[in-house]
Amino acid sequence: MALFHVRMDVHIPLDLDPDVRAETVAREKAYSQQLQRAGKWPQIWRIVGQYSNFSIFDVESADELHEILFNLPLFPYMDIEVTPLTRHGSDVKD
Ligand SMILES: O=C(O)C[C@H]1C=CC(=O)O1
Repeated sequence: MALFHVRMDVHIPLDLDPDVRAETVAREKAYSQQLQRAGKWPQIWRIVGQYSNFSIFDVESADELHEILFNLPLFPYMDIEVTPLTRHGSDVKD
């Protein structure tokens, strides 16, 4: 198991065809929700005031995360920053 913190900043071009935009955003939502239900994407938070999110991914490996991110329908329009996480030595949870 490997946990990653991911920031996604979305920059859809203003001149993208509105139908293509709507269809891509709908596919992104379905893809994201499928991964959330599967437990791979346990948290997603909107960053207030921005078309951006902070997410936590719970995956087997960096390779799996890369595959997930690379297949995001909005991937061509995103800047993505990935931070690997490990347990803090002071964490009281087991
Ligand atoms: O809206 C976003 O933050 C981008 C992306 C991530 C999940 C989703 O449904 O859209």
